This record gives sequence, structure tokens and C-alpha cells, in this order.
Amino acid sequence: MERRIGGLETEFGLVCVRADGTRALEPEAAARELFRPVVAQGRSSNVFLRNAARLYLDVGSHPEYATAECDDWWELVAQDKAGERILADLMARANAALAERGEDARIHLFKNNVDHEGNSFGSHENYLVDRRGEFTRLPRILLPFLATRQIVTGAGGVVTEEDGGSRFVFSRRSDHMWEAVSSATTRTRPLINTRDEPHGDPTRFRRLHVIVGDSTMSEVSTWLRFATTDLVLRLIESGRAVDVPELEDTISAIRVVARDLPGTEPLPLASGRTASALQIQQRYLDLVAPLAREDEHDVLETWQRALDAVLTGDRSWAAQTLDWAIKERLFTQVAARHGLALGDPRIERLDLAYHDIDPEQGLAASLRRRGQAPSVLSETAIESARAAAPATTRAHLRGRFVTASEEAHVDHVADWTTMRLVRQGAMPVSVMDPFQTESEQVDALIAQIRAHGSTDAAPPA
Ligand SMILES: Nc1ncnc2c1ncn2[C@@H]1O[C@H](COP(=O)(O)OP(=O)(O)OP(=O)(O)O)[C@@H](O)[C@H]1O
Ligand SMILES: [Mg+2]
Repeated sequence: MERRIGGLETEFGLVCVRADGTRALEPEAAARELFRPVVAQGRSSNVFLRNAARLYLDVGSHPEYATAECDDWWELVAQDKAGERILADLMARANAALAERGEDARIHLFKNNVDHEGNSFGSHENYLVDRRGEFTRLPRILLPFLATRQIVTGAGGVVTEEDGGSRFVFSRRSDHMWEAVSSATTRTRPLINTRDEPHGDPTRFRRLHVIVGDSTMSEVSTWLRFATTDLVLRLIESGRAVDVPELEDTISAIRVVARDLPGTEPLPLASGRTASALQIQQRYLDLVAPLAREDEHDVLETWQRALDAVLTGDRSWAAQTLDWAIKERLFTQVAARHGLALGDPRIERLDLAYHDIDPEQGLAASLRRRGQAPSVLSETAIESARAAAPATTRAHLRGRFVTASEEAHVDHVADWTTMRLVRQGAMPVSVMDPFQTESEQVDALIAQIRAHGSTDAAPPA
């Protein structure tokens, strides 16, 4: 696929604590407080927003934000950052309400991966692939790439080993993966989820659900996750015979790679030979290079720089660009300065602070302000992603529908493929092609909304 649609779902960690750090509200009550304005606006805790994203409370009271369909990976990063801001605003409103009621309680939201109770949070990537394509050979070619890409796009972190020692790893999530491919997302935690829900015309499309990724704070890390995976998918779709180093055991390999900071540990291959994470990533980069478009050369260059940072040990670029390397530098410096082991609870708190989405208190945000983490997207790009849907996909139609309905105070419901008014006899309008940006049916629906909107409707913003 030359132009691919993708979307990113992020599950957020939520705590509500008193000034002394003890738990103030149970997650369920805190989530209810957080979602009060959402429910007031949309009469549900599962809504689509004006930027066509989905915001909802998942089981276990986890807020989740799923970006709208994007066909440009910087747009996707902007839509994802917009989600952080939307949730940070909800958090600020909830905290103001709690303070007004005189409650000693403050909500914090984290875009993190694993908490100290061992819960892991999802950051699921969705990619549109052709139904007639190569779905059968897809896992074989994709898995070695996914198991090793953490040396580029991992969020970094510290794990405690069975012997009590602690060490820095590329991705903590690696220890939480239990299967290579499966149709379940929670119980068995596969790298690729095969549940067949295309959110589009099932005769033409499939949606690939990659669930091995870490939640990434760095714009470059998030961008690379999508941009490199997109290229590997194109390689698979090219139909060419591709010789990739298939791993003998994906799940043991992913754990080894997480701990292998030099990237050189030999991983057993199905062929009986071995290859290191660096060699495997380099192989994919070399294989996809001829398929990259002119405007994708920066993907190849950045990917190569990331691999070189592992190969040479020179972190000067990576430690201000990629999540794992930013954290590696930060944790080692703090640990050395205060004479701490990496497994010290203070380092764990630093890790959590890095994923705190509070624009003032969050550590990733403050590093960005100091030029120690990337800031590629302009303020305008992020703010417009908050207000408007991507213009080049179906999300554009959904964004217009939600905006018109909210402006006219008309009750409405949507999902990824349909839009409908909540009134007797209202017929849903479906858009089964994720690339579609124009629709007479949607225009008619919006005209109807404007004509029949409540008389006290506020003027359009
Ligand atoms: N046809 C498509 N191809 C690829 N991605 C899509 C397509 N349609 C929607 N998406 C993206 O897929 C994601 C779906 O998010 P959602 O949280 O609803 O996931 P789900 O897997 O369907 O449901 P749940 O999280 O409830 O299990 C969104 O980010 C959206 O932009
Ligand atoms: Mg989801």
C-alpha cells in the first residue's frame, strides 16, 4: 500500500492521591470524576471527539484515547499529542473540582507502560492492510522486526531480576508478552493480534493490530514506530521473496533483546544460525530502503542513526531524541549523583514522572522545554490536531459530523464506520472506505443537523 491508514490507541494509567501520597479515590471514582465533562457533553463515557478521535473509559477504569485515522505519520504524532492535552485538560478540570469541594485528592494521569503493581498498559498500533494481500506470510516477516525494534523505539526502563538485581532495559513491556500471534489481547498478550475487525469494507481491507509497542513520549520515537513498520509492511506487500532472519523463539528473543544494550547478543534463528538484534534491524532497514519514497528518506536516516547509537555506544544524538536513551542517561546520572541502585524506588518514581502527562509537572514535557527531548511538531500543529480531524482520511467526515452535532446540541452517536443521530427513525450513514473524504450522505446529514438543531444552539465557534 503506497498510502496507508493508521491509528494509535493509548491506555492511560490513573491514580488519585492525597497530599501525603496515599490513595484518595479508588480508580473507578477518580475515572468518574475525570469523565464528568465528557459524559455531560456526550451522555456517555465512550465518545468521538471533534478531531474524530475516540475517548472512552475501558474496563478497569482506564481512560483510553484512540487517534483518528491518519495517513501521515507526523499527523498521527500530532493527533496523539493532542490526546495527551485533551486528557491533561480533563485532569486539570477534575482537580479544580476536587479542590473546590475541599477534598484532599489529586488525579494524575500517566502514559506509561507498566506500573509497580505489574499492570501493563497498552499502546496499540493499527495499520490498514489489503484483504487480498499477504496476511498469511505477514507474521513470519513482521515478527523478527517487531521483536527487535525496541532497540530503536522502546520506551526504556528498569527491571528487577529474579536474583534481586536491577538493570536498564530497552522495553519493560517485553517481559509482558506471552505469545507471538493470537486473537486475544489481554490474556495471552501477543505481539500481533489477529482479531478480524477491519473497521471498513471487509472484502477489501484488514486492520493489523500490533500490540507489542511501548507508549512513547518522544515524538521521534512514536513517529519511528509507525514510519518503519509501514515500510516493513510495504516490503511484505511487494510480494517479493524476502529472506528475513526468522527467530527460533520470538518470546524468549524479545526478553533477551530488552536486556541486550549493546545489541550484539546472538539470537537463535529457525535456520539454526544466529543473528543479533542490531543485525536483524539492519537487515530490515536495508531491505526496505529501495521501497522508500523520496519523502521517506528521513525515516531511513533516523532509523540508521538510532541503530548506530546502539552499535557505537555514542549516545549524543539518541539521548536527546529517543525515549529509551533519554531515560538511560537520566537514570544513570541521577543514580550516580545520589548513590542509588537503578532499582531504587526513587528511580521508579522518576520513570513514572517521565510518563506523567501534566504539561507543567511531567518530566518529558520539562525535558522538551529544556531542549533535552525532541520537539519537532509546532504548537500550531498540535493545537490544530486537537480541534480538527486529519483532512485526508474518513476522519474528516466524522470530525465534521461531531462538530456540527455538538454546535447544534444534537444527540448523536458514531463509531469508526458509521454516524447516526439519536432520534426515532434516524438512519445511520456508513463510510466503509477509510480513504473517503467526501460524501453526499454526510453532507445531507450535516444539513439536517443544522436545520433541526435545538433552537437555543450556540453559534458555531
Ligand atoms: N480501517 C482501519 N485501518 C487501520 N486503522 C483503523 C481503521 N479504522 C480505524 N482505525 C484506527 O484503529 C483504532 C481503533 O481504536 P479502538 O480503541 O476503537 O480499537 P478496537 O481495537 O476496535 O477496540 P477496543 O479497544 O475497544 O478493543 C483507532 O486508532 C483508529 O484510528
Ligand atoms: Mg482500543
